[in-house]
Amino acid sequence: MLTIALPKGRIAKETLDKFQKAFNEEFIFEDRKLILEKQNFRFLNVRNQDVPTYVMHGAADLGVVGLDVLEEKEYDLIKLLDLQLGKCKVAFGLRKGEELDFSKSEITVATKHEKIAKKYFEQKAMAVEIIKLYGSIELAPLVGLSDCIVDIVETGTTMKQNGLEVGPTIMESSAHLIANKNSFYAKKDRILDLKNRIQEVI
Ligand SMILES: Nc1ncnc2c1ncn2[C@@H]1O[C@H](COP(=O)(O)OP(=O)(O)OP(=O)(O)O)[C@@H](O)[C@H]1O
Ligand SMILES: O=P(O)(O)OC[C@H]1O[C@H](OP(=O)(O)OP(=O)(O)O)[C@H](O)[C@@H]1O
Repeated sequence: MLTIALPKGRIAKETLDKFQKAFNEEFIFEDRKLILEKQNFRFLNVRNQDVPTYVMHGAADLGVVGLDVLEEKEYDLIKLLDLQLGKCKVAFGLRKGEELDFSKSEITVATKHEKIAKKYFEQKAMAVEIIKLYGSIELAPLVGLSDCIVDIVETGTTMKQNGLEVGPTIMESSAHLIANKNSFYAKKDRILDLKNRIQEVI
């Protein structure tokens, strides 16, 4: 049995579509069930941010998660394959007409991506105050909670509709198939076969 942690939502659905193509079998989570078992696969339906945790602890052999989340967790996991889905970037959002003012003594940034934002400012040797939020990040600069945000951008629509402009990009992201190191060595043949079959349908 291979256990694979999938992030609830769009990425899980698109990943299961790839499995369907690769293994000629329909994979769908039933109603509110969190485990789906079929063809020697056990899929787990977990929150996006929790995928690396399940894989790191070996509760799942494999996982599917955005590079942005992997970067935040800083776990020692194997990146097996870029699934070419969930493509987006992590970028600054600024109030319309404003630019990042690098001359300020300290910038306040609201974000879900704390470590990514912190690293960016460390590299520029700039002081930053990070305000951790869990959602609706775009709201923060509009009500004076922060000077700017660091968030996921795909089309830019969310920022635009909330009076923000997309600023500099920090990193590109897409969903990757990841593996627990011990699982990878213990189940190498099966995992590499899975990787190859998925690669063929990307
Ligand atoms: N608009 C988007 N287009 C493409 N990919 C996206 C988009 N938004 C997010 N992603 C990618 O999908 C992942 C999951 O995003 P989503 O917004 O569903 O998670 P989340 O809100 O962080 O999860 P949770 O609710 O569990 O905290 C992100 O980490 C990112 O890699
Ligand atoms: O640039 P865009 O195409 O507008 O996409 C960016 C938005 O997509 C994501 O939100 P999502 O749709 O996942 O909503 P949620 O995070 O609030 O659940 C992300 O948190 C951004 O707000």
